[in-house]
Amino acid sequence: MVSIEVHNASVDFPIFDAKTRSLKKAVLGKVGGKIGTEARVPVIEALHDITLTLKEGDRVALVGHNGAGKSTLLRLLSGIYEPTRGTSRIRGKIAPVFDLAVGMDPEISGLENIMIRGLFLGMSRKEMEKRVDDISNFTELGDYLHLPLRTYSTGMRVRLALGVVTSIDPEILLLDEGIGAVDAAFMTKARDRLVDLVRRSGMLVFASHSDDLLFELCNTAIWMDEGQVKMQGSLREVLTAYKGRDPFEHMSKETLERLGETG
Ligand SMILES: Nc1ncnc2c1ncn2[C@@H]1O[C@H](COP(=O)(O)OP(=O)(O)OP(=O)(O)O)[C@@H](O)[C@H]1O
Repeated sequence: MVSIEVHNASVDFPIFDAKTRSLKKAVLGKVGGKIGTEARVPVIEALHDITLTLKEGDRVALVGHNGAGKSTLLRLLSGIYEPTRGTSRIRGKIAPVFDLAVGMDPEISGLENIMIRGLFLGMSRKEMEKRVDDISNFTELGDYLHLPLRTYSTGMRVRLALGVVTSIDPEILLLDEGIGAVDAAFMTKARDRLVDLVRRSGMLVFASHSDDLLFELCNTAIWMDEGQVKMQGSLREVLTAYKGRDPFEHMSKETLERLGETG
């Protein structure tokens, strides 16, 4: 059974090379975590006292301003960061998709990168061998797949990475933005695969500023603000509070039904 339990967890980043005095003087803007200057070393409190229980079937959107703590929370949920205080317990195999470029080697071919990236995301070599043709077709990169990755444009790299990511079978899928850097036509194609991927995965937590993708993939949401959970509830409730208007308001009845919203 897949689950994540986080109890009173905080994550601090000590900044060893910062000048405490100038930080004290700094006027903090609306974005970013809290900077504590009481200790000898200034500390950015990226997450503060988070308590969360996520279970099988949850499809959670993480929203919040820049620097609110979304990426840090995803890294805590993945086990990459240990809480500085509090606890987090993860049950299930995690597929962290934070940066599409991670696990890619510029010097080897696209095809070889498909294998490497799949292994990195927890698949076996055999499983990847079965999927490689399907992924190659999806990317529409043709002969480019035999050339080193360094010869690819940014969008071509994203196509390759998205092809691999959407072919895996994760228990817990943690997605962090960055998947919007492809042209619109390709995104439409990728969207169907993303929806399928999320359907196959036991749990999804997705940090994004793109409403469209959140509508498509998530049903509940967490609003992060200054490292804390400001609100947790249905996607519609939370997005309405966060944006100050109901983003589902002007959608057609058909769209609302497709998205599982009753209107
Ligand atoms: N490795 C790090 N070292 C120091 N501070 C960090 C580090 N990672 C994150 N922070 C700080 O923690 C806070 C939360 O950052 P985080 O990246 O989690 O925000 P976010 O909500 O994902 O933002 P965005 O929407 O801009 O991606 C910010 O104040 C940031 O400066």
